[in-house]
Amino acid sequence: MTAPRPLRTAPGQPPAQTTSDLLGMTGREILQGTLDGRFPGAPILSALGFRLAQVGHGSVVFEGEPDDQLLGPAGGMYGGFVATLLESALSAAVLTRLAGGTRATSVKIGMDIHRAVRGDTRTLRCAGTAIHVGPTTASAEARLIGAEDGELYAQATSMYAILRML
Ligand SMILES: CC(C)(COP(=O)(O)OP(=O)(O)OC[C@H]1O[C@@H](n2cnc3c(N)ncnc32)[C@H](O)[C@@H]1OP(=O)(O)O)[C@@H](O)C(=O)NCCC(=O)NCCSC(=O)Cc1ccccc1
Repeated sequence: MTAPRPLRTAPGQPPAQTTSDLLGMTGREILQGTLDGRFPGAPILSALGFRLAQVGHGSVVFEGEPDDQLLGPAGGMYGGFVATLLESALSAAVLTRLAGGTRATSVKIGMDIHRAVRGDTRTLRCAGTAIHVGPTTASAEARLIGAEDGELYAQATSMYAILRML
């Protein structure tokens, strides 16, 4: 049997954790460890130019600047870029309320984009809030806003299935 490929570590980041390393930890411990620099952030977020800025009980904030390397053919960011940011905030907000050995997986996401994100858009803040976290399902809402002007770029709601991993 072929050995699994080792996880790659981004330059300047602490070593990547395997799923089993983190399995027993609460979601909030994982995210607080990321905020403190003990664990690396999710690679997808750093690829989009975003970082975790705040973690609370049922809430998170990501911040970053859109990278013009990600522009689409019409000179704006794809809706998928906005959706990825919102899904990150939605999922992380739910994760902050999960016990060790449980994880959430998105089963439904709805999103409205109210303002185009462009290559020269300044710092954006993506804030997620858990609305309901039960033993089998969860829901959350998130907003993408301009950090300086407070303009609403997009909003989303989501539904999760709670999975027991242990
Ligand atoms: C324009 C509208 C749809 C409607 O806005 P409304 O609610 O009626 O009006 P509101 O007054 O609130 O205006 C808000 C801001 O919009 C500006 N604005 C208004 N009208 C126009 C106009 N005609 N043209 C240009 N801009 C217009 C307006 O000046 C204001 O900005 P300001 O305050 O002046 O700085 C807005 O919600 C929007 O842009 N959403 C984002 C959509 C988006 O980015 N989708 C994802 C990317 S597409 C994709 O991925 C698919 C794809 C892939 C590959 C290839 C091709 C496609």
